[in-house]
Amino acid sequence: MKSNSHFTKLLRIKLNAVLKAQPSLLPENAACLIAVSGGQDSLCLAKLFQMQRSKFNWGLTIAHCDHQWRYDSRANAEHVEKIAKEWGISFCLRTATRSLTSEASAREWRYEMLVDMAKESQSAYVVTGHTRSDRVETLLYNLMRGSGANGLASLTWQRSLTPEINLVRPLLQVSRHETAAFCQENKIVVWEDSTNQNLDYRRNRLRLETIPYLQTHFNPQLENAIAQTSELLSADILYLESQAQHFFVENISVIWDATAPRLHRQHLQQQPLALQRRIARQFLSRYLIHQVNFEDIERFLNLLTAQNRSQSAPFKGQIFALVDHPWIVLQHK
Ligand SMILES: Nc1ncnc2c1ncn2[C@@H]1O[C@H](COP(=O)(O)OP(=O)(O)OP(=O)(O)O)[C@@H](O)[C@H]1O
Repeated sequence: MKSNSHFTKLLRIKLNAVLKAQPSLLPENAACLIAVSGGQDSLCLAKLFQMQRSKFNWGLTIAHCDHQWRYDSRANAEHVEKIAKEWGISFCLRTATRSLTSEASAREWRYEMLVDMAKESQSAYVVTGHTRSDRVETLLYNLMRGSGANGLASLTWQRSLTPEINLVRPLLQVSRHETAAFCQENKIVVWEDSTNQNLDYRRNRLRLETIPYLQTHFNPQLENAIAQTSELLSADILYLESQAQHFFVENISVIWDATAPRLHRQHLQQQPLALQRRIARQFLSRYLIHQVNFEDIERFLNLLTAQNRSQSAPFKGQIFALVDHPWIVLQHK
């Protein structure tokens, strides 16, 4: 029989193991902004951090973003604030003042606010409650929409939000089942988000119907298996990205000209396609404001084989690429 602190012990062990294996993820004395929605994952995260706070001498702040989406969003924010107070953790809140009409715009606003609150509380780390279950959902979701390795393995242990602030996801080895059990053991009142049950959102359908179906009929260990795929892909991506990055070292690169927005066509063409794509993305990301997508990269790479020198590739923001022998150059219209 499981003891009534089984999951608490298990999750503390898992968290410590992750921090030991990746010491740079969250060092001792780190100032952490914990992003708490009020759901089971992020409340579990906040409680675990409160429990481990003295061991690592972390400075903690709980941050909540009120999207003003649901009739109970204010009560949700107050619930999180009350818990923060009970646990002796400072609390920070941002409330949306403009209407956020899509999930994407809500996410964008949320990350903007998290960075803002991290600056205000002088936190170098924003910590979220993404779990192994989220990792599986993200991989399957992006796979169905069509994606390269980067999209499939996009939920990584960390990524930078600004040069000074890192986003860290310490629960990527924990399942949603475990965060629920942890909250129950610790008698944490979770705020149930009614929209999580709405099957009009494709992500909810994936979580509530597709993944359980795959677990029943294909692999009961689906979460472990896909989390492993994610880890393998992440290591490959890290390697390929660093190889591509070598081509952006000033005065050494034979492909990139640091003095102008241009790449050497022939030298780029000599690289394997996997590197060409990554070099093109890193290059375009330096100069384009919008997030570079697959079509942008393919349009750009088409210029490698363009017969007609006057051929050009247009991008958003009145920018286009053209062949100007021996370069491919980015220009404003
Ligand atoms: N309203 C909120 N306020 C603060 N933090 C939040 C809020 N909503 C989500 N988060 C943080 O983000 C984590 C992931 O939440 P969720 O899976 O609902 O969002 P998502 O939009 O899928 O996330 P992402 O875009 O980061 O992948 C939560 O565990 C929590 O740490």
